[in-house]
Amino acid sequence: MPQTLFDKIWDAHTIASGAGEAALVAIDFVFLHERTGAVALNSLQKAGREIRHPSRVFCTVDHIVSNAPERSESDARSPGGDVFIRETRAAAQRTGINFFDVMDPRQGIVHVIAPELGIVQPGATLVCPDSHTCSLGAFGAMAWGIGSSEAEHALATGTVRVAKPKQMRIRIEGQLGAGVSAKDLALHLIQVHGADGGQRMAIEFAGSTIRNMSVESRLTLCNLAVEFAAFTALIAPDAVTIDYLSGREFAPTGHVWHLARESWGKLRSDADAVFDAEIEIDAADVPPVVTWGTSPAQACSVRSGVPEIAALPAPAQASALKAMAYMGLSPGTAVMGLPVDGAFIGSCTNGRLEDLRAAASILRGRTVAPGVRAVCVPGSQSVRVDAEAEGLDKVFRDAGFSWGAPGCAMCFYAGGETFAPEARVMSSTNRNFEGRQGPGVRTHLASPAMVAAAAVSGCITDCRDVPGKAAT
Ligand SMILES: CC(C)[C@H](C(=O)O)[C@@H](O)C(=O)O
Ligand code: SF4
Repeated sequence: MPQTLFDKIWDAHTIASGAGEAALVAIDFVFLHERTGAVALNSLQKAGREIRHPSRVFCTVDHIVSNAPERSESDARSPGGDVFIRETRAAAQRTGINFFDVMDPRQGIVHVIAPELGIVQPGATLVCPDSHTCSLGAFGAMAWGIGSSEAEHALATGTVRVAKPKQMRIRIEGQLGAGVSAKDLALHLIQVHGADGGQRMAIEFAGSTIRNMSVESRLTLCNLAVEFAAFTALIAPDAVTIDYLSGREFAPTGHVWHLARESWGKLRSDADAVFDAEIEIDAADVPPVVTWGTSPAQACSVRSGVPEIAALPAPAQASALKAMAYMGLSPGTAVMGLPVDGAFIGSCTNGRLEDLRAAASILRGRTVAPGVRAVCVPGSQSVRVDAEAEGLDKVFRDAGFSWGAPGCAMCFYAGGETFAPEARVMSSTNRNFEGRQGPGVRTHLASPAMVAAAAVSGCITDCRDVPGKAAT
């Protein structure tokens, strides 16, 4: 019987399954961070249980660590957050898991460093108590977010109990237009099909647009799968994936690398595999997108605006009105020209080198508009070092951006640093619900190019109207 890529990875890892029940699935890698990972590690210790395979467990410090450039090893963004950092460090040392501490050159946001270090691999299973673990499916892995108590189970047993999800294929064909990125594609998908459009399914992204995408863009696309209510996303591995992994610290080496490469190259859905649902998108139809509301689905082309209430389906009207009130917007308002107070570039969605380059090309030779607070936080130490080697930090700083130390930073409010209440912020992140970036902060999700264009214009602007300049 023809199988999907997901079926193949599922079957290879299923230890036991009963009809209609959750299966017991073997887990190759567990990733933790100091916010939810610390909870799992502490609880495991209290129960007197050991980690079954410490060498296959990885942990970073990203969520509440300070993003101040001169931070020291336990500085947190939120009052009391240092306790999580210290406890995580102590638990990592006690258990002997792989730990990327605050000052480690490998530190960064979990979903940024798992690829950089070659920890996520095609055909593997990887879980992490963090919802954006779906990003890592970009490598053809079965990677998904779990809760802290499931993480405890995974640590103790090397398995998790999970029901097999249904499957969807989203085919995207053709070339994205100039100034249009994987972020726009993801927001467009969610806008058109709704924030629940993924229906808890495992989604395979396929088609020529995907095959022509860099690994970094694939990660951005898969990152937003959870905002589409998918179980996870995945992309069949190809030469782009394999080239990216070659030589990375935890990728296989020598003879094993050659064997792995050969098997990864064959890992794909069979031509006649059947999916429970299919969506097709023409890449040429995707505009630069910006959200106007408090759900990623409340989005529009930058050339359009906040909808008229009567134009919305009845069930969506009340939430749209509530979102408009929070965002300080009225029906029918154009998004272009809305004055912004803040700009944030970073996060596991768009905090990689490609994202920083896209923003820098717009910032080069320009300055942030008066009154706009602009912040860039690279997603990892490695992104920071590479960006600095190219002089991107200088481009950001010269333009008037602050340049922070790697971590989740202002992607989510941890209780400390934030923008002012009611500040309108263009953000390269993935969530825009009320208070996500701080009490009263009005988040507009968009691509790094769109955030940079707004920062220098002082208002939401079509990034295609602010021509980029390449490095000289
Ligand atoms: C804190 C963590 C559990 C959370 C998540 O699961 O996604 C965070 O990363 C987020 O983006 O909201
Ligand atoms: S960068 Fe944001 S979305 Fe990503 S893991 Fe951190 S808090 Fe979650």
